Amino acid sequence: MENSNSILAVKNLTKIYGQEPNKVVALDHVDLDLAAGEIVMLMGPSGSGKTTLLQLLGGLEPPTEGKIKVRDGEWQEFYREPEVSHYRRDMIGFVFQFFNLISALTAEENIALPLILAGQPKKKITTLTEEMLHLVGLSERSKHRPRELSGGQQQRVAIARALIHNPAILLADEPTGNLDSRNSIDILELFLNMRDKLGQSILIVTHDPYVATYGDRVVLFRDGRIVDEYSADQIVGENRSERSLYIMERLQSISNEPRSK
Ligand SMILES: Nc1ncnc2c1ncn2[C@@H]1O[C@H](COP(=O)(O)OP(=O)(O)OP(=O)(O)O)[C@@H](O)[C@H]1O
Repeated sequence: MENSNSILAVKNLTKIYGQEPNKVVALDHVDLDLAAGEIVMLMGPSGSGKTTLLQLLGGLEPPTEGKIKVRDGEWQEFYREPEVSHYRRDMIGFVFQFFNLISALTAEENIALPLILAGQPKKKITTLTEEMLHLVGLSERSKHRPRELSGGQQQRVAIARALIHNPAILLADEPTGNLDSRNSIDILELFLNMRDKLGQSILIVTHDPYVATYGDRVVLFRDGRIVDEYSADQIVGENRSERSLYIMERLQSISNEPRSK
């Protein structure tokens, strides 16, 4: 449901790849809302449409049907240039499993890149880059190249780069999928920190029920549809381990239900 605190609203979003007889309905009339400062975890079996949703929200793929509204903007039925490029540049930050940093650039150059490409003044770039380096705890590593940083540090650089232009939404596809458990927790704490300090709204795709315990809400997908969702206070358990078991059981139960089509 749309409310005054909504940063993202999605209506009827549908993505069909290919044509009969090879047609794949990757996303099937999805409605979703994200409140400002909310962290939502997207989960579901492989092929259930989670990455497709992020690609549509990120303006990387055109929807077949449906519309998207971000911040106080108009409803958008992408894909039109130059609007979709402006939307991506202004509204969206993206974080990936494999960091996707530019290996020849230092941490600070990677972080500054979106502002450099947008032609922002040098002084503003320097100030904001220093602020972001500080926020992600990498001020001491500003001159290091990606290969001189640990996986967790590289992901911190990627998060700083994704947030430097103050996007409405941060989209993260398996952001801890390539990290050990200690680094995963550090990155999840960083997301919480970004939510608390910047009011950042974040959508995270994950297969890991423990990761999902860091969400304010967990949304379960199957066959391109949202089939269930739980707010953090509906997730039963005394601690993260118990809550992750609860999420795992819910996931298993939707995976085992007979297909509706
Ligand atoms: N470019 C494409 N062309 C054709 N089919 C595609 C394309 N991209 C995705 N699909 C199909 O759309 C469906 C949804 O894929 P998607 O990657 O969104 O699922 P997912 O839930 O993110 O899966 P996983 O958890 O394995 O990453 C799958 O059946 C997939 O094969």
